[in-house]
Amino acid sequence: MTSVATPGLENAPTTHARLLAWVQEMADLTQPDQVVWVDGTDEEWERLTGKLVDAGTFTRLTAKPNSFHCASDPSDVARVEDRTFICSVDEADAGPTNNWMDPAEMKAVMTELYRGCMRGRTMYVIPFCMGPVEAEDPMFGVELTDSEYVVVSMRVMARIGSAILEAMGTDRPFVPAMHSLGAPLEQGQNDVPWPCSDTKYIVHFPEERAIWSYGSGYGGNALLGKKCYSLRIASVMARDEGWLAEHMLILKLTSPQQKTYYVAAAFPSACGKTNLAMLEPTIPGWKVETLGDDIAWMRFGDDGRLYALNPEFGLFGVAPGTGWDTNPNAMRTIDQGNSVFTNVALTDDGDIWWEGMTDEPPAHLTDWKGRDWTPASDEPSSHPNSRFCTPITQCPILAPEYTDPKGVPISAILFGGRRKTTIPLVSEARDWNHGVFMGATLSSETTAAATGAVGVVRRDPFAMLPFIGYNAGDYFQHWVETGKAHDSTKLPRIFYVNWFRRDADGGFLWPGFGENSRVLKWVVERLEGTAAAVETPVGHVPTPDSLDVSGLGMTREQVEQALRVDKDEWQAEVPQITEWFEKFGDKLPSTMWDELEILKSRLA
Ligand SMILES: Nc1nc2c(ncn2[C@@H]2O[C@H](COP(=O)(O)OP(=O)(O)OP(=O)(O)O)[C@@H](O)[C@H]2O)c(=O)[nH]1
Ligand SMILES: O=C([O-])CC(=O)C(=O)O
Ligand SMILES: [Mn+2]
Repeated sequence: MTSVATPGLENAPTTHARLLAWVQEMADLTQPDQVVWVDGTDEEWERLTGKLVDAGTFTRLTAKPNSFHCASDPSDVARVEDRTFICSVDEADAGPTNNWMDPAEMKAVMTELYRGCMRGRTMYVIPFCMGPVEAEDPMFGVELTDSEYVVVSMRVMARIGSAILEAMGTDRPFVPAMHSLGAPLEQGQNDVPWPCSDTKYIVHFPEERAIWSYGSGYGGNALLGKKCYSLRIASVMARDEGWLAEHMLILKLTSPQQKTYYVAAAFPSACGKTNLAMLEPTIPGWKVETLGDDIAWMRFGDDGRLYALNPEFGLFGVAPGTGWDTNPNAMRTIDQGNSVFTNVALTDDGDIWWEGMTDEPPAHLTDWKGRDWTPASDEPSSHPNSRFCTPITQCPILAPEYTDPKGVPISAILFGGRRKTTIPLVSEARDWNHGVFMGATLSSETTAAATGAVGVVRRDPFAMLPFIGYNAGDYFQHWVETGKAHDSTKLPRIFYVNWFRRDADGGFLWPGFGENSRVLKWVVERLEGTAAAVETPVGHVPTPDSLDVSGLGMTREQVEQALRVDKDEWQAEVPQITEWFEKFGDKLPSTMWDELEILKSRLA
């Protein structure tokens, strides 16, 4: 193919040969009007946000500095799991939980979609690094996109721009991450505020460590450093190199005795990671600081302990339910500005609002679809998966260790889901393999973070169902091996939590949010060997007296209900777990069947 002289390609600010060749190839294929190398400066931010305002995509907020309201097309508001593919060479490597297509076949299909798909638009080249660029082995990526929204959001969510390109030198490896909205503009054609395509593909080539995304501008589908790189591709790297890439928050907990502990927690999308990561303890003397709210990369240190690092640079948080009562630190973070709010409501005085931000809704709003809204309206003002995108460095309780490339040593890992029944408020695994069993059988109700039905209970192993970039059976095995390969006295202890259990009237049994500090306290006291527990068929559960519920106003019966292990409810889980495990055939580690047998015999 002869190269068209696309403006922006001749004088590229790099001599990285593989990068230049790839950008050229993709520009030839997609035919943008120009190529722009993203430098990450304030001037660039001004220019691009200005362009988005002119396009009607953004509305500049008057009530918050340097912040924007954004409305997306109502068809493009969440991750599309049914359009997400792991295109490994061998189908078996994608496993029974991923969509698969032969990589050559997928490339043929997508190449035709990409052909000319950036006509009338600009191709932006975004050099990025997940985690500190000062790391020994910086984790580079380059995203090509025709979306200004993606460029602006990537600047918040990852370390991007000239400094990264420079650090990539002439030959450092990087993950190529190709993205297009799939909405070319013909000559004279007017643009729409949120271009996207009805055809969507979110595709990963694990052997090549490459990402191809088409048709969506929404966060998890389009900000390719996040779920696509840092979980799906990174989980493959982690399997090959002996580390862990997980859907986990990271927090630092300081006890009244000034002892510090680092905790990681895996909850499915829209199940409480951001809230727990920024929690304001309600119990005196305890302090929480934030390290990460969504993704943890964990490697063993020379001292045999597991160290966790947050590869991200921003927070892409669920807006509804975030308020001064529930997550004041998130409110303080966004109040500083420099943020993008997508699919929330706009107030008459140039601010944003969503359900749960304040007790009293404003008398009038413009809803996320641009319609007049009052408290009498039938629909919520904001989409349930509306998001705030804000710099993590603005978080007032960000732990100073956040920038340390070595990460922090994890003492406890929590798994959690959204279950109305069955799962007690907290239980502790007997040992590592039992903890892996808890992770492998984790279940949760589906949420609005992905398209499809909401509220359906499904297995979501390690909160990674949509994010494991290879065979989930091999992934369980990787966790088992990780435990075997390391000193068991230094491994994190594993716990399973559920903030979402309901009483007979449908109300939450546990107040949640800041009160979850009481559960963190019990976890620490378990680590220190001071908290009592009863051994149940599903692990060690607090005695009602060992959980600090002082001043909560819960009756003893309510506490017991929150902690209850009901044998009938668990008996009903057994066939579901069996059916789940059978999916994996001989890929399922035999230890998982052993753990299921232990559960069965303890329930008998
Ligand atoms: N009842 C109750 N709701 C909670 C609690 N923690 C979080 N939530 C609500 O659950 C929803 C999701 O919480 P987030 O903290 O944003 O969830 P997340 O895991 O970070 O979600 P993603 O960013 O999609 O991965 C919000 O509406 C919260 O208000 C809790 O302890 N109890
Ligand atoms: O990835 C996204 O779009 C948002 C998110 O955090 C999730 O869905 O888990
Ligand atoms: Mn979150």
